[in-house]
This record gives sequence, structure tokens and C-alpha cells, in this order.
Amino acid sequence: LSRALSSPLVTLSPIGNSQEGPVSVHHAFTTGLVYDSLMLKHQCICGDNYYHPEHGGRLQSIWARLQETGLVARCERVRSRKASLEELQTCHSEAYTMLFGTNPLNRHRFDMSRLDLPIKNFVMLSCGGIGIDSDTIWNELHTASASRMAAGCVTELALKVATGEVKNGFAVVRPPGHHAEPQQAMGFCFFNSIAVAAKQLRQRLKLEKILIVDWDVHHGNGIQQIFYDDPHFLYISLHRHDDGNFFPGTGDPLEVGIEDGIGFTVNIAWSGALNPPIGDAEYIAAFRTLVMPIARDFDPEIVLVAAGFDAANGHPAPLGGYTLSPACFGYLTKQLMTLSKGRVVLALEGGYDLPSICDCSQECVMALLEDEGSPLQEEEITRKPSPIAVNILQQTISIQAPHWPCIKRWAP
Ligand SMILES: CN1CCC(CNC(=O)c2cccc(-c3noc(C(F)(F)F)n3)c2)(c2nc(-c3ccccc3)cs2)CC1
Ligand SMILES: [Zn+2]
Repeated sequence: LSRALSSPLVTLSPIGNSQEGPVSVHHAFTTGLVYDSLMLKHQCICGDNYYHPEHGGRLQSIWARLQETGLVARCERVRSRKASLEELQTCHSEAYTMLFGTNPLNRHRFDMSRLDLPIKNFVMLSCGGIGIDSDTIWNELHTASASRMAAGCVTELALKVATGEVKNGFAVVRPPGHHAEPQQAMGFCFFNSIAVAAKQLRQRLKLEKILIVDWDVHHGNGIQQIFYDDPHFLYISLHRHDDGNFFPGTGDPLEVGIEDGIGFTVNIAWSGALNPPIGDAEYIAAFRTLVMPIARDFDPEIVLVAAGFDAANGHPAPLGGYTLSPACFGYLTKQLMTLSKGRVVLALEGGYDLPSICDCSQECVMALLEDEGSPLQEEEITRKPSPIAVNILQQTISIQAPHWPCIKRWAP
């Protein structure tokens, strides 16, 4: 029945006597959205949102924007749920999921004594809060549920896109996930939502080829690590690297995967700090010369996007410092929609400037709905990428060409 329901604007035949007229169930085949206010509760006990840029106001603002613009009404609302400990354990150790996945209300159910917690412990923060570090803050009552909810929402949405119940999707979730390693929380991240979703697609739906594109300004060290030896998952990241001097420092172009996974990690590692800052022209060029040719060659069954917006204009240097336009994120989304019969799932990662992340989210959801979206600036379409960026792309092409012959035509 679910297949029937997902076809456009189906009307079921009337049941019972004809006086009642047709009983119709309108399930348009459209973009799925997933959001849950439970994710707002993950906050530092110090309450200082300026010191902690990764706060609940980010989600509230994005959701409000999607409602005010009528986009929520045009989408299918996907049911939110927390990821189970079992789902989390496809990416994280049992001890880790117990430590960060339980709270005082449910911890009694688990025998924590036999867990050797190999994790750096919690520290007191200068703001008066508690956490793994000054960014990865811990709220004893709410962080576990919020982090599990984020992973569960991305997973639920990805499954509905993969099974064709919704056309594509956008997950409005926090805390972010792409820095979370199997046994290490860092960079605002506890559970690797994108990685958990990707594992479920493989385990439950037996998908063979899953593409993960990460356009957050930071390298997704956790995603890379979890899939580093696995050719079923192609990880392509574009990130500020500055030769390892920008958080988290990983994501060098020479990191291409190991064993069977060689060639299934592609790192487009921008360097040169902010002179000149990286903008639309560089990302358009990277997609044209590397991301899309490799992605088409891989021919994935679904595309998951670690869609952080901290590379967008409006993020001061420590948070990113790049100058991508919201329209550019809409353009990148449209490019990825040419793959996998359009089965694309975006999950929010970073992004802190509220007007900026609202504009970016709006452009991406409009792209998913196949709306026109804002035009790219003429200047950015015609501008040549900076010499440093051209150099980075050429380096990456020569490193990856042995694994992806299709990109050779761009090599000098
Ligand atoms: C208190 N703290 C201190 C360090 C901090 C800079 N650190 C970061 O931005 C940082 C560090 C590690 C990871 C990430 C990060 N951002 O998104 C992601 C994500 F996972 F992709 F989502 N990771 C970001 C600073 N922020 C500012 C700042 C400046 C202007 C306005 C707001 C904050 C100054 S130092 C963040 C807040
Ligand atoms: Zn704090």
C-alpha cells in the first residue's frame, strides 16, 4: 500500500455507501522534512549562547523560516525518532553508546560496571559548564536524547527516501555528527548521524553504493574514519584544511582510503587561509572537475549530504571565514539531484550565523522541491577560481586520477 500511497495525489476509492463520497488520502510524492523540538534541549548549563554558537536557536530559526516561507506545508513531514543503541553501535562502541546515549532516567536499565570507558572524561569548562571540550558541551539530562534523536531522524528520513516513500529530504537536526568517531566525541558532535543512517541503508536495504558528500567547512573526520576501508561508501569532502591547521586537521588530499576502500575517500582540502577567501567560483569548479565526474562514475543508489552551512558568507574566521552564497548551496543541491534518480538527503551539520543558515536551508529545500531558487551571482559564475584553489584541484585530480580515470581529462 505504501507504494500506492506514494504515487502523486492518489485518491482511494470510496469505502462504504456512495453517499459518503470518495475518501481520499493525499500523499504527494514530494520532499521529506524531519525535525523534533527535543533537539533544542541540548544546551550548556551556563546558558551563554554567544560563547556556544551551536545552540538550539539554530534549529528554531531554520524551522521558523521553512514554515514562514510555506515550504513546510509543501513537504511531507517524516516521523522523528531516536536512534536505538543497536543502530548507534553500527558506528560507535558499546561503551561509547552507553556513556553518551543514556541519561539518569534510563541509565539504571544498563549494567555500566563492565564497561571499560576508553573515553577522555568530562571536564569542567571555564563557562561553568561540563563537557568533553569547550565546544562539545554535555547536558546530563538532555544531550543523550538530542544526539540520539538527531541520528534517528537522519536515519528515518534516509530510509524513506531510499524506499521511495518521499522523493528526497532535508533533516533539520542538531547536535551535528560528522566529527564523531567510533569512540571519541569532539567538535560539537556525539553520534555520527550521517554514518549511522548510511550503515542502516546498507544493512536493512542492502544498498551497494552510497555516496556521502560533505560540504561543511570542517572535515568530517568521523565519517572518513568509519568508512575508510569500505568501497560501498564513497566519501567526498570539501573543507578548509590549511595544511592541517584548521579544525580537525584531518582530510589531507593524500588520505584516499585503505585496503578495499582505496579511492573511496576524496578530500578537496582548501588551503591558503583566507587570502583570498574561498567562494562560489571555487566550489562550482570543484563540483565540475571532481565531485560530479567521480560521483557519476560511482553511480550511487542514494546521496547523503553532510550539509553544514559554516562555509557560507557571514561566518567569522574562527567559525569558517569562507564566502559561499546561499544560492550556491541550492546550486550544489541541484547538481547532486542529477544522481541516484534524485534520491538526495541533506542533514544539517554546522552553520551558526542565523540569517545565513536560514537562507541556505531555504535555498536547499527550494532546490529539493525543484523550485527556481535564487540565481548565482554573475560575478561568481564568470570569476576564475583563485590560483591556490586551482592548484588544490589539480593536486587532488592527480592524486585521485589512478582511482577515477574519468577526471583525467582535466589534468594538465
Ligand atoms: C567556545 N568555542 C571557542 C572556539 C570557537 C571556534 N571553534 C570553532 O568554530 C569550531 C571548533 C571545532 C569544531 C567546529 C565545528 N563547527 O561546526 C562543526 C560541525 F560539526 F560540522 F557542525 N564543527 C567549530 C570560537 N568561536 C568564536 C566566535 C567568534 C565570533 C562569533 C562567534 C564565535 C571565537 S573562538 C567556537 C566557540
Ligand atoms: Zn557553557
